[in-house]
Amino acid sequence: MNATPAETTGPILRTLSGLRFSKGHGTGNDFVLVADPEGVRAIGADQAAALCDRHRGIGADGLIRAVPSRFLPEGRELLTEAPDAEWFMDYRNADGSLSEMCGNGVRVFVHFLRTEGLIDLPDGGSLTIGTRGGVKTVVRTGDGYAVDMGPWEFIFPGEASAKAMDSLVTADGLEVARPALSVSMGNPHTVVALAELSELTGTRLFTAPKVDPVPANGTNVEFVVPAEPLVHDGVGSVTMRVHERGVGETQSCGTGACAAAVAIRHWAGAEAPDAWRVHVPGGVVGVKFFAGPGGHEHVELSGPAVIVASGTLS
Ligand SMILES: N[C@@H](CCC[C@H](N)C(=O)O)C(=O)O
Repeated sequence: MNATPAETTGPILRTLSGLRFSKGHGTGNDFVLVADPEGVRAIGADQAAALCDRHRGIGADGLIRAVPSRFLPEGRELLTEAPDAEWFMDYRNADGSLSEMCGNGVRVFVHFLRTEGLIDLPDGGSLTIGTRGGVKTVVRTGDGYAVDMGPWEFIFPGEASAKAMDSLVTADGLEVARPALSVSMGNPHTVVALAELSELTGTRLFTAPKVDPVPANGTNVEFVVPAEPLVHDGVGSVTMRVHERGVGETQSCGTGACAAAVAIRHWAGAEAPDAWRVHVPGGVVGVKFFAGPGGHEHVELSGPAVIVASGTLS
């Protein structure tokens, strides 16, 4: 889903000639990454969409610019609260739109900072970074990264607590509208429960699902099937596909996995565990709930991060 008309992609990419980039992914959710340590390489919506174009550009679900927080107004604002948040993840979706947060992106961003030699983060070490969704703390684990994504919230709180569902979603391949729950992880999500894996594979996500009511700034839509049994060895399990706002169907969505765990735990009630495994087309990510500062429940997202290539835009 690229907003840039095909004929303009080439001229737009020429404005970025000489740009050094890397390509990376977290469970198949892929990104073009650009390091901008001097804060001189702002990338606009059209340029991001051209870079992310899968046929005429490099191709990715999103663009991440790594820039010191002090060079962005939203970064400078965060520095007053978290002076150690030196690096800012400037994230755009494949269509060029800004999003508050990208969970897989945060892991790949920190891995990119390491591979570029911009930070030193030993195994077990932690790093504070800035995002449009606030300050996040990332820990390097043996096999990837774990991110404190902060607190979650219901988007329509009154409806959710009264009925457990707050909206209806229709999608190609589903015969009737399905009830859903909208959850904010800094960015908006609407989680739709399906009964069986055959329904999940039969859902077609070439076109955006219709959500009613839709959250104010649009939404990412997750279709989820809880495992049977739901909990094994104290860990809940769920299979998910996602249609991302500003992108289309992706192989994985970290904030979406967190929202899916929030919704399923809410539906499952008091017995539901705090640790979850979320299976997505591109792999598996972990989600955990824990008591964060100020008595707020926080969500931790964990999973791998990979850099696959680096190059220069010709
Ligand atoms: N893939 C991301 C989410 C990216 C942003 C999303 N499309 C939005 O517009 O909110 C993730 O891993 O969280």
